[in-house]
Amino acid sequence: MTISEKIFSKASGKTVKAGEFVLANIDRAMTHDITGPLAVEGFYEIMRDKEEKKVWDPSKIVILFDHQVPADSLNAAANHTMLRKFAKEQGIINYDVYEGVCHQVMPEKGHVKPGDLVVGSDSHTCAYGSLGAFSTGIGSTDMAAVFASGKLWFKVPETIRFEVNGKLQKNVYSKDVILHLIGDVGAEGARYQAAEYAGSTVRTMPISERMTVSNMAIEMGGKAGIIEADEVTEKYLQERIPDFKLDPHWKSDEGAVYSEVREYDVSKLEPQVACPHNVDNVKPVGEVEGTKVDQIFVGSCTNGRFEDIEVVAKMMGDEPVAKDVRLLIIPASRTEYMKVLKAGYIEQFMEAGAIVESPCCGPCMGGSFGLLGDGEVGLATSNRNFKGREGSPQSFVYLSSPATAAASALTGEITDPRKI
Ligand SMILES: CC(C)[C@H](C(=O)O)[C@@H](O)C(=O)O
Ligand code: SF4
Repeated sequence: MTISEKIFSKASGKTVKAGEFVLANIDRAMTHDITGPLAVEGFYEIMRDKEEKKVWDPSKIVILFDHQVPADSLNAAANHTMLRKFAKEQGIINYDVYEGVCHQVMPEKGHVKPGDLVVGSDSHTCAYGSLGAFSTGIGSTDMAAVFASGKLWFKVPETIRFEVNGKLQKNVYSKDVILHLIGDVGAEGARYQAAEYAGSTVRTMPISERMTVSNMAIEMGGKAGIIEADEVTEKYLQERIPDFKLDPHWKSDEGAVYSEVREYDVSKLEPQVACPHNVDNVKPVGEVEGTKVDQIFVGSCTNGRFEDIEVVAKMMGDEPVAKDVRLLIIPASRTEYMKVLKAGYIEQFMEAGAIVESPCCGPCMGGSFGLLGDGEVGLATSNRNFKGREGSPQSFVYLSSPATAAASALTGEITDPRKI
């Protein structure tokens, strides 16, 4: 069996294979300030004839505010107020505007573990596959059903296995690997499949880098992006979940059936850049070098962790941000922000002329601040570059690793970080 088949077998109480339909018990459900209000409305709609309008298990639901924080409009403020009230009435954990981006906060606070079936009303919920969970994005109305019943139906997905081997060159990171994979299979290459990432390159990645890889499974159409838990995962989780022990059951068996196994040698991989206006429009950095940029955004659930920001700080040293470039740095959570602060990097960035904001999604989805204007070019460490994603539909977004972003912040144009 694949790890996904094992997780759905546990969640449905019977042995199931890819292609079967199951009604599965949910281990954890996450919602946020954009999709939460509709889920709450849907929940009350489902419960309209019930006298007691209680969610199935408040201890298994997490509500976070991250997309529009602190409230940047009256509409956002109303959404926050409504969700705070719901969380309080139901006894649900509610991380408020200061805590950070959902996909960073969920694993960081110990809400996810290997073998879990996790749903979130956000497409990048696949990020928690980095800890060996089956974790996937669902819509608000599905979330309403989960609030009410704790169950949801699924088709057990087939699995496409990515075997990634080879030692990455200096200044080449997991972001370059996942961009390369997405460019190779295309935006629909893993549609409704669980992407399973394996091989020596993945095994040697710390959790922060694994999260980047799992996070972007959805950009190839994947239902999940799973990395089997190992000692690295165990160490990360032991710091967050009391008495956590690694269970060897949660991995794909030898002889498990895959829809496809794809092999990659990344030892010579160049830094990669996704070009406007699709995530699978991926080119080696050499092909876009010299493209002038107006704004560089380092952050998001994809690459807003301490390790990502540290790469930028170290690469920039005492150098200032290039003239006419806005460098926006947004740590993905309060915890990550504190690490950046204690390391002295915030002072360094402020001296360099960068802008450092408190944890949130920022301009990632174009729904809050830091937007691009007509004709402007943005380089971001986030995960999407669709037309208008970071502001004006007449702007252009490129995606890269934090190292490429840092090199480009120094020169004002897209730059190969291996040259810095
Ligand atoms: C707001 C939310 C529905 C959306 C998602 O599901 O991914 C957002 O987080 C994004 O990254 O585009
Ligand atoms: S940081 Fe970006 S990708 Fe992640 S949840 Fe927020 S808007 Fe979505």
